[in-house]
Amino acid sequence: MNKVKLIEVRSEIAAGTRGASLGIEALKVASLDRDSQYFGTFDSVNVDDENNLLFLKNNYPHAKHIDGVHTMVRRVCSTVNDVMNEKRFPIVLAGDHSTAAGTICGIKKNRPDQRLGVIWIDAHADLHSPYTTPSGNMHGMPLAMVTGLDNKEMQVNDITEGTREIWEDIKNVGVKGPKIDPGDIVFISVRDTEDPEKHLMEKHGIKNFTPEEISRKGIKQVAKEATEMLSHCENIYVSFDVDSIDSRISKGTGTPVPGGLSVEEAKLLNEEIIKEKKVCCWEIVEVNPTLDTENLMAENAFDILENTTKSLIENF
Ligand SMILES: NC(=[NH2+])NCCC[C@H](N)C(=O)O
Ligand SMILES: [Mn+2]
Repeated sequence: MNKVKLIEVRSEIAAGTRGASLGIEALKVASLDRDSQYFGTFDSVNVDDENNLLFLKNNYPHAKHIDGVHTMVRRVCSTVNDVMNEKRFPIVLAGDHSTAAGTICGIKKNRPDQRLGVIWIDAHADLHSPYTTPSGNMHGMPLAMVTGLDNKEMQVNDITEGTREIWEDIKNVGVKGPKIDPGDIVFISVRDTEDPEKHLMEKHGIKNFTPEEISRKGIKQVAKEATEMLSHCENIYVSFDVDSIDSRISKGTGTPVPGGLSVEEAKLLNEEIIKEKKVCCWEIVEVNPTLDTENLMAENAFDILENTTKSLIENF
């Protein structure tokens, strides 16, 4: 099926734990254990990472390795744009979640005059900026990069001039300024946020389908409502962080959180959402096999990847 093209990004510099760069290899091992031909079926393109920076001193405490994150975001942006120019559907397999900023920049670069909505399936809101981050880990910041929200009214960190300059550059990758409107983000399964993120979610009326609402309404209804809420957008990007799955299962990820989706729910959710014709890109992130036993997270993530791709192709 040559319409799908995989984009592999082994970047892990923006996570707080080591090992997410091995997530793609873990997915491939899982595919072999399943006797699946998935990785032989689709073309793929590799995006170089900046993981060598991990062996050097970090100079940016409130935005760790922001220099490398900037480089990586630019590369992912350009690759996503290229793949869309080939009229292919990009499926991004990535390490830590900061890659998603590059993906969104790439979609927007490709379709600058069209409105882009985002369905963000995650335990976290990833809306921090260097001014508000509790950890300095930039995988908590991709949605601030693409909305341009510094959230200075909730500032807790004083950042250096060097950090500020690169942060401003990141906000202008692809096209100048914000790529998406914060009101065009729909969260699903977000359940671990800090006050600065809660502030932004309230201020901009960002919808979150909480675990409670999901179990009350059921997955199909949530998928339907999430896409309907973005009916005013021409394009939809879906970002699937495996920590949206409950921490009883998702041990092989850097920041597991209780109270999340079951594997079956995550599978059905992505299967349903990707039927929507406006979905123009899908991404899966944060598999970290070094934190796991028996490659369980990757086995489950691969099931979801394969099932989502199947649903996409059946509904092209
Ligand atoms: N993509 C993720 N796993 N993000 C986790 C972010 C956790 C926390 N909010 C932080 O900023 O450090
Ligand atoms: Mn995330």
